[in-house]
Amino acid sequence: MPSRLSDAFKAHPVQLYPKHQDFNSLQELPDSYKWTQLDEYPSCESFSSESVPLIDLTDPNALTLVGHACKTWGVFQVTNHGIPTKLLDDIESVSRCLFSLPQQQKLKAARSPDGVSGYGLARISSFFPKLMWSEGFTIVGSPLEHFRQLWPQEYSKFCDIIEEYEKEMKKLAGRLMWLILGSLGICNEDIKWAGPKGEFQGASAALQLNSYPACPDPDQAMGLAAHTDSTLLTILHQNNTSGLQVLREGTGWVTVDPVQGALVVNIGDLLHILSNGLYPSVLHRAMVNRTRYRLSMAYLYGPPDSVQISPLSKLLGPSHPPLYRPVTWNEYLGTKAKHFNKALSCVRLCVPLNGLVDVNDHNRVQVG
Ligand SMILES: C=C1C[C@]23C[C@@]1(O)CC[C@H]2[C@@]12CCC[C@@](C)(C(=O)O1)[C@H]2[C@@H]3C(=O)O
Ligand SMILES: O=C(O)CCC(=O)C(=O)O
Ligand SMILES: [Fe+2]
Repeated sequence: MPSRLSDAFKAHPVQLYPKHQDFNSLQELPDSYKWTQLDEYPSCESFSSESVPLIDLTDPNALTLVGHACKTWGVFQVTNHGIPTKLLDDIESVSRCLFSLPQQQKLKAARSPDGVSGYGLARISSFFPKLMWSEGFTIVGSPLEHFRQLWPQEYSKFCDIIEEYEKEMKKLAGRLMWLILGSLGICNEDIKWAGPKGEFQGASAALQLNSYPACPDPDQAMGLAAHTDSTLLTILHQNNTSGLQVLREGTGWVTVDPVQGALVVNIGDLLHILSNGLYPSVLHRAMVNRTRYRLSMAYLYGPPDSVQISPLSKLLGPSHPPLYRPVTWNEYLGTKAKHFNKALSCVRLCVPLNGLVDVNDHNRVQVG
């Protein structure tokens, strides 16, 4: 069993590089990028009353608001999060510089078929017959080796920004974890792997930079196909162009409009497991735009490599049996690499319907 995040895909190699030279040179959408059945669920207009909760983290009521957003949406936006505006601007500039490099330069930092870090198409591309209108760059730990290939002279200033961003995001992710766990009635003593100061020092993370060029036929194209993240939580910074959509039961796809300075936080599959299904890991996707270039930077946050995630014992009882078996992040990533959106059901336990289970407990999220 691989033990480090960077080894998670050793058993599931896939060759995933963009096959064309340059998105901008394409005046028409090639057939290989034309998705059918894009309107399986309706898309909800931005002016609809249904919008993802926006939470001010300095609000004295933040814990309750976060808990409600997690339970009802699995996603929310946060303001007053403490990440300096300059750092958000800087990470956006690094991404812009990276993706605007010539294709042959970017390929010098290509992700290897069994690797996690580097340039390429999103790993989930291998599950779809059509190509996605996007490029990605994944960073786990230091980007030094790859950035040296991309910018032989000026790599260090780009590395410094990534390091600073990772450091700040780690702090924010720890803070968000406690708000989310607190909303479930969980405290420091209940999570041993949070460490003595509850700072989640050993947490693992990946930084995913996504680039969505303007597209000649956005109604038939897909930026990033619908998926849930395999994380505990994900913190997303999007530039001022909309594209992220979340699936809301009974409503359809709801666009998460960018709010200046706000960050999007979504629950991932591992927090869904930890909460024993109370908090849903939201299905989301990225759409593309006819005239505007979109960028997003996702901080994918998970537990330390050696930790097994299982439903928190405080949330269990005779009428609430554990719904999932224990898994490490790497093991779960391997399952995702093999089974994609069926990964959660692969680690779900069969709960006997013997009267111990409260089948009328409508607060539980139905999954699988
Ligand atoms: C830690 C990770 C989560 C991720 C796979 C990865 O190794 C790094 C990239 C992540 C990402 C970003 C885009 C969507 C996604 C499904 C994908 O293909 O790569 C996620 C993966 C995930 O959350 O499962
Ligand atoms: O670009 C976006 O808005 C979504 C990105 C995303 O879902 C991811 O990187 O996991
Ligand atoms: Fe995602």
